Amino acid sequence: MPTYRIAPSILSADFARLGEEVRNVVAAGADFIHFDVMDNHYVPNLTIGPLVCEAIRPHVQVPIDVHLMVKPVDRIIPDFARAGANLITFHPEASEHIDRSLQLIRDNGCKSGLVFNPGTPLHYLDHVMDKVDMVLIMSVNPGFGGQSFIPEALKKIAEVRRRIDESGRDILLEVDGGIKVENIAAAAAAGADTFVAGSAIFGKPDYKAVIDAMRAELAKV
Ligand SMILES: O=C(CO)[C@H](O)[C@H](O)COP(=O)(O)O
Repeated sequence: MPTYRIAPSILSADFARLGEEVRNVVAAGADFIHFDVMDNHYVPNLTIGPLVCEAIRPHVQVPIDVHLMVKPVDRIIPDFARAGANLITFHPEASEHIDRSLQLIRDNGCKSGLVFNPGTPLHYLDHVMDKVDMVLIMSVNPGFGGQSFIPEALKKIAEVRRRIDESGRDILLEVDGGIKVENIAAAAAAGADTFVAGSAIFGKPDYKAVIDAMRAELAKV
């Protein structure tokens, strides 16, 4: 069985109690904290920046997985690295120079990755597989939590799994958007190994019950 990771998205957490929320979700079994950065430019919503990443950093030992939904990309990367991010992903069409942005993330001591919206073609992976530690497939259009999973994403996950296996490299394949207990197994069967879930976890009173139920579904794949 692959190593599966659950990455709760704090987009759906109670921001008035964020420290407690991230501690609780890690105690409930989260492997990563997924940190959604939206700029009201690349996506039509505005969320959180390096200051909040720095604030939650002492509360959790697990990696903080920063998903940049921002344009431009490069100038915010060092700030997130300093704020304690472990993994930084960005949307290739939001970067002027994809190879440079990936290298910049690594030069700042973080793992790097590319994110693909439902309508973004995978050719952006061509020629940069050796600079990618994660590929994130969006199964909703970015900008908001609580949307429904777009089934077409499964085909894309399968294609990325094929490319990762062909590369022979250790690259995480994350899926984000509308992931729930009911569909996590389908995403895993398609080839995903890392699962972002916001509303499915933070929207429920018992985080551990949801994460345990997700792991039980993954164990059947
Ligand atoms: O990146 C995102 C939206 O742009 C969120 O991470 C994602 O949508 C998670 O929320 P949910 O699990 O509620 O769909």
